Amino acid sequence: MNIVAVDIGNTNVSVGLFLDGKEESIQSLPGAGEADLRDCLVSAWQKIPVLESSTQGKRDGVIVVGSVKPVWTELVRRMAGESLGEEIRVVGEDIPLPMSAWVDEPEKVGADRIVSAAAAYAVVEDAVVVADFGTAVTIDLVDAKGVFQGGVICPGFEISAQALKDNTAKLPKVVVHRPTTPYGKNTADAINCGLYYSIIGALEEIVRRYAEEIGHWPQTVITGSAAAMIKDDCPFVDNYVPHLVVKGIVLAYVKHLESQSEMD
Ligand SMILES: Nc1ncnc2c1ncn2[C@@H]1O[C@H](COP(=O)(O)OP(=O)(O)O)[C@@H](O)[C@H]1O
Ligand SMILES: CC(C)(COP(=O)(O)O)[C@@H](O)C(=O)NCCC(=O)O
Ligand SMILES: [K+]
Repeated sequence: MNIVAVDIGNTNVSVGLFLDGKEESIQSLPGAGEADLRDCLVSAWQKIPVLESSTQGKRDGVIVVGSVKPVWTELVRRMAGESLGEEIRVVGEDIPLPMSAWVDEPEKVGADRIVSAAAAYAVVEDAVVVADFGTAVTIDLVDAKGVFQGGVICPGFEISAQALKDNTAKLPKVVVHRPTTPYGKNTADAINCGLYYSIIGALEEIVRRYAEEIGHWPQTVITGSAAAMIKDDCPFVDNYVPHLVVKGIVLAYVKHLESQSEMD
């Protein structure tokens, strides 16, 4: 089974190539760069073997998209049609979500949250917290039975840094990095420490509250572009897994195939 899995976030698009179900490559691209995205999709797709039975060079694979940004879903749909002659399959539309969600309106939960929760639960097989440090920060709880119970949504580093600049006269725009001291001796460092440590503090406090609710400290997995930067300052986190959403998109497709073959 060969898959090009496309994770469309609010800032970046990640394209994963899986041959025979095995990860071959995952590349992240700033979503706004249309030409790069097209090149990336085409080059991943061209690594998928052509079907022996096909006289038209049809490739033996699928393009599966998980998206929280509908305009970019349509962009990728158009690119796949124009450049590859392929239709995309969208998680939550053409492919069922891989996990049930006990929330008010399951269809409104970001597909990225559900697929990464499912990917983490598939490994942990117990209650698990999945925190995704992207444009927004989501910290979600899956129970021991593998049901998505909900979570929290906070601003990501970039949004918070921009908000401080936009709503003040004197604060500069900071690109957050790992601080060397707990407090800053100038404005930029003060903002940097504030944003950096408040996200880590939020994660610890929120997991602590989840732990109180379920009666034990759950395994905690972090992902998203900013997770690599904070992971060494989060001793309470069990795993850092890059590209968990991409892995969850693949899982959604695999589960869908399995449920179809059970029905045959
Ligand atoms: N070094 C960094 N400094 C500040 N923010 C960062 C850094 N690395 C990543 N980020 C954050 O990661 C976000 C993009 O992460 P990503 O997981 O690709 O997002 P999305 O899935 O929402 O597109 C940016 O909005 C920014 O908040
Ligand atoms: C919370 C999110 C904005 C996170 O997106 P991201 O940071 O990955 O770009 C996204 O999952 C979303 O739009 N969710 C819909 C609302 C919800 O999950 O309840
Ligand atoms: K996120």
